[in-house]
Amino acid sequence: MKHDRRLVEVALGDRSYLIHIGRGLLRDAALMRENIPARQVMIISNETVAPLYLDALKTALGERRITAASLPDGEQEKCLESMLPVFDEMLVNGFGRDCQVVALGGGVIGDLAGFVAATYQRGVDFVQVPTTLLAMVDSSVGGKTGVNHPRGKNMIGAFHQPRAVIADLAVLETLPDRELRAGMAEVIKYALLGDREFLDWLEGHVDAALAREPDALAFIVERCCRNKAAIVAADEREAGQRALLNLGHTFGHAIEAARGYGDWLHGEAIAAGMCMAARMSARQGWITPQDRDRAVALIARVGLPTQPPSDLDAVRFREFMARDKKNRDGELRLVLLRGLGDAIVTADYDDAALTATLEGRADA
Ligand SMILES: NC(=O)c1ccc[n+]([C@@H]2O[C@H](COP(=O)([O-])OP(=O)(O)OC[C@H]3O[C@@H](n4cnc5c(N)ncnc54)[C@H](O)[C@@H]3O)[C@@H](O)[C@H]2O)c1
Ligand SMILES: O=C(O)C(=O)C[C@@H](O)[C@H](O)[C@H](O)COP(=O)(O)O
Ligand SMILES: [Zn+2]
Repeated sequence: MKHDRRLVEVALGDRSYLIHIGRGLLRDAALMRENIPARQVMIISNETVAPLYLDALKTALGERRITAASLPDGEQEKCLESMLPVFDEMLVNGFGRDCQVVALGGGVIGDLAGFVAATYQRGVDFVQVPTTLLAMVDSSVGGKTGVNHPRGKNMIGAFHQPRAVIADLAVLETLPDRELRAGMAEVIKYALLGDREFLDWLEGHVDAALAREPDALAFIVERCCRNKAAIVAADEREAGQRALLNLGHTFGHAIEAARGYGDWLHGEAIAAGMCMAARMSARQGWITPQDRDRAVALIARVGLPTQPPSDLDAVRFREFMARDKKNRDGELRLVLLRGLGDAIVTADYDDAALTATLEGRADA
């Protein structure tokens, strides 16, 4: 059904690329062959996604030298150690610089495969085939690739843009409910950081999204990709406004690292982190208590956490946040709200408001 397809461009001069959004794209041989023309293709996936979708992708690609790596599942696998067997496989199979890497999976696979592509023989071409809502709306777009370190989230990585992003909305049918909700955290992020009209729309359509209504999901993926593409095109390497995409992440990344990348999903940590950002912004007097409650209520409606884990104290929070990549001259920079749909990156806040937020003191 070609007419249901949506296209978003990430405009980066001669490295510009398209995000293809639609149902059934995984099985579209012409689209796959156009975007993945290499003779040698390394597909990186995981033990959950590969049994579901690898055969379809291979069939669409047709006759080539295809090697597939299926990694163990989970955020804990997004580490340097997981990359070594993939490099080994590529070397054993004689992959040269003219190969292509394809990421078939969620954000964990996309980030890791992108970093493999960024570093194998100093960089090869790659294509993102995201299979989670989170990966479709966020991680597959914009070229942030990398892996975690026990001391900090995404600490080892590179900017490396894909040649294309191919988001087949039909694969969301097999996504577990908890993962769909986690993806909604990044969706709400776009609304809160800069798209108030989208916030209004989301409040009216959260239930349709959670029910996986095709029109609602297609609208959401396209809207988020348009928002992200505009920010990335303006500030690819996060010299300025791209840091707004980190709303909730300074707190959220600390939660993920403190929990050893275990029981809290990225989207869940970011949901709690956005609530903390909203609370702190209200403490600063930058947003009203009503706006704070509106943001928190939307996150709660999705079934996402609105508070950090109770055993993570302010001292440990600060320990992880001190290594945040947005920090400059040892100063902790936070993404906070001046209004709903209006975020800023700033080091100019009251430290007592931060302490109160980290300690989870009751809102005024
Ligand atoms: N690079 C970026 O700009 C960026 C942006 C946002 C998040 N991220 C990163 O993305 C990661 C989180 O990504 P995620 O939420 O996609 O998690 P994930 O990659 O772990 O996938 C979530 C789970 O869903 C399973 N799965 C994936 N697709 C499926 C499908 N269609 N059907 C059934 N199961 C499926 C996976 O196997 C996994 O168990 C984090 O590491 C985060 O740091 C990166
Ligand atoms: O694309 C970006 O820029 C983002 O910040 C998107 C985030 O959702 C994502 O989690 C990203 O990986 C965080 O990047 P980091 O530089 O803070 O590690
Ligand atoms: Zn994120």
